[in-house]
Amino acid sequence: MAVQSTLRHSASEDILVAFINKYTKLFRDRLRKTSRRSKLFAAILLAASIILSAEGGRRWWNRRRQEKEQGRKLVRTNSWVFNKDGSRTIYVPYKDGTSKVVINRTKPLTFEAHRRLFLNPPKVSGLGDGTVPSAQTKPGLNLAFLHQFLSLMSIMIPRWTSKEAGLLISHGAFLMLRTYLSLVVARLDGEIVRDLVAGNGRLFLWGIAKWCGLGGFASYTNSMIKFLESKVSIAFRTRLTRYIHDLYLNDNLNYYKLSNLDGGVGQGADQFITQDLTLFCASAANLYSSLGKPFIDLCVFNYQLYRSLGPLALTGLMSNYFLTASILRKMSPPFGKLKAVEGRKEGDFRSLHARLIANAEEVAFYGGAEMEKTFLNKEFKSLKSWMEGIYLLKIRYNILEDFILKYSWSAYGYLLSSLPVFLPAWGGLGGAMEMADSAEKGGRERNRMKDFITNKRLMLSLADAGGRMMYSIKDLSELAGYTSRVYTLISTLHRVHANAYFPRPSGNELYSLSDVQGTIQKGFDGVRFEHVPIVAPGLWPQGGEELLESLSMIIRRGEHLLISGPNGVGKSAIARVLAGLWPVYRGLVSRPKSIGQDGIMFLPQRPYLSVGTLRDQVIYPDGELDMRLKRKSEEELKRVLDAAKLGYLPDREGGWDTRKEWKDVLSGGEKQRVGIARLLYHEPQYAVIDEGTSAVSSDVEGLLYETCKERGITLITISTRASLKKYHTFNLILGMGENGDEWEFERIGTEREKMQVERELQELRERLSQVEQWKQRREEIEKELAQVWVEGDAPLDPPPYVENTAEPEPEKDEA
Ligand SMILES: Nc1ncnc2c1ncn2[C@@H]1O[C@H](COP(=O)(O)OP(=O)(O)OP(=O)(O)O)[C@@H](O)[C@H]1O
Repeated sequence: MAVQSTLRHSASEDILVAFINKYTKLFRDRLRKTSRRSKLFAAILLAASIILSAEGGRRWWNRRRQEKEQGRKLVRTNSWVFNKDGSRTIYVPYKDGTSKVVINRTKPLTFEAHRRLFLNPPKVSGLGDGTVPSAQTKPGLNLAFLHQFLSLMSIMIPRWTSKEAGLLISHGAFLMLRTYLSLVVARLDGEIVRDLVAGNGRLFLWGIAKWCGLGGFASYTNSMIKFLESKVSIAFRTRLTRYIHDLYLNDNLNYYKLSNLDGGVGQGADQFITQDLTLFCASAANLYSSLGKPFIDLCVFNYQLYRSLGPLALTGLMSNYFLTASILRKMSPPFGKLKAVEGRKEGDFRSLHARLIANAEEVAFYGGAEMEKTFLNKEFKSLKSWMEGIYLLKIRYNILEDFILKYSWSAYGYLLSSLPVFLPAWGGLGGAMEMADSAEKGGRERNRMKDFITNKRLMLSLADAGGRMMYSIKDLSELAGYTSRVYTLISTLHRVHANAYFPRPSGNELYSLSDVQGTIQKGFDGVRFEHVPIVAPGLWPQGGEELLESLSMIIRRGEHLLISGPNGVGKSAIARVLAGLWPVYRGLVSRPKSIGQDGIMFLPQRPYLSVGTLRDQVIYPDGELDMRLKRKSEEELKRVLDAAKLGYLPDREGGWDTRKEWKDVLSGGEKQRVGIARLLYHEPQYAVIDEGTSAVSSDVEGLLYETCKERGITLITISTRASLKKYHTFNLILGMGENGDEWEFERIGTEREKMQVERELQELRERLSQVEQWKQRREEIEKELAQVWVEGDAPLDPPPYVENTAEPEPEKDEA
């Protein structure tokens, strides 16, 4: 043996040497024959390519190093880079270094192309006339589901060359491989049993060895299928989440309008984006293996069984499927609808909890735990009883499903496997072999055994595939529920984004979203309202409520405006219309183009503090990178904080990079002053301050106003404090007239205003003198009352509350 192997070794070496010699000789011959000019040219070419590739390599290396450094810096500051085409580059920590990830923003053109799918579904899908929320269609296995699912698919797999398509193809390839392996395993199983029965030890052992090898490969295939399924699910989720985020958070303020104006998805999109989307993607990725794989299995195994068991068995199998499918479909509860409602109820319960967390301090001050618990328990009870109902429906369905798929199918399988034995003429290949083998008794029995084992295994796999196919009816209806939820969210977002509100056949309600006829002009150096009704909008399709019939005024640079009036009259509403949160139903609104620097900035009534560092609070909505791009430094931020009387904050909180839950850390007045600091950092040309200093002491308030004015910011203040008048040029007073729906716009400090103030003072004095008269009268009444408390003829003690005013008691005097 050893001699043989040495011989084999030296022979292979000789072949290798001969091969090398042959080609070296060929090369030398060619070189000898080549002209000197060609040699020179080739040498130059070689040198140039070496130099160029070295230079290329050097540049590539430098670029990588720079990228790594930049990435590390950006990862440290938790920031990102905006590219010219609207995409973003972020650097994420990866192993020892950083990894560059480019996030492409969804293009406006893509949204426009998709609008047709989400807002004008084909009539045949039964999803309404395009303006009605799709949620009105009951989720289930129907054409609407098909349309919804395919529409979402066009987002999840945008191109055939995309990563998701690649993942699906490899997933499919592994699924087919597993089907093929199942076939091989079935055949091998039969062979092993045959060899065992025949007592052929060598073949039997060889069969076992093949079995183990196949097992290893099959395990790898199974794990890859699971892995690829998770990859498909996360890839779908990434695509959909990015798409929804791009549609949800953009300049059109869709995140505000979605719940405040449209209301198509209830109180908010959080449950839709976080939970329903995840379930949808997992379910869609699973569908591919739970429906695609059994389908392939069914085709392949049916064909195999047809070959070995004949046409009768196949007809039997097919009719069995159709019968089972129709029974299960008939008996199946509407899982899609049930799941959709469950999702909504889960969302309501969750949002109540989120609400409690957000308002924990207020609830604690009121001691409202019991009340909150009642609300939460009520919501949970509703969710619980719904889910119990689903479980009850499911158990009935599961009993039926289990019995049909597991037991009646296997009995049927035995019957079909026996066809070649008892009815050889109808039994396909198996039957033919049965007839051919009939001459040799022992061989026939062994082959019968082998065929039976193979067919039984095929039948088991077939039953498994068929079972999974039937189970997936339930999965499919659950998927229909999730699909409907995600589709509803995206179509509502498209409607908000495209402002696609059209008059309804029942008529157009006044001040509904389809009745918006006003214009908003951006790019005006000032703030102007021309015949604009201020309307609190109702949720689509309801009409809004008119707060002011028609407002007209103009404010130019340097003219400061105070908007005053009683509570709830519509002061903040004017700011909402100006900011574009609420529609301009009629007339014209003009305002500066941009929000923030060189434009207009709004400080809302409730101060908002973002997540992030102390620096992020002052520069919000800028990020640190924007601040660096604007060439602003921490010293400047410190000056801004000093001006807002918050200079102590960085020291107290431990520096600019401190991260805290700022809404809990800062006091009410401090929160408002952070708002003023933001204003001073951004230095806009116009600022709308809605009760922005109501919690600040009046001396600091004055200073803040003066600082803002010194920086050249034109102020529009919304406040009920008359003391703020002195910092403003004009006053818009709301809530005038008998019904409180009239307004006045006047210059502060005019003769007319002085007279008005005098008149008010006079009125006050008159009222004060009346108060004196009332006091006297009250004393008289109380004296009289003290005398009235008699029982029979004897006077009684006066009640305790007149004790102080009553005259000294006679008994005491006598004593
Ligand atoms: N998102 C909303 N949707 C519908 N109506 C609203 C909405 N927000 C406020 N309103 C209504 O609009 C009216 C005006 O509210 P607004 O906030 O403008 O009052 P305000 O004058 O600023 O009061 P305050 O001085 O208390 O801040 C109120 O009657 C209120 O109920």
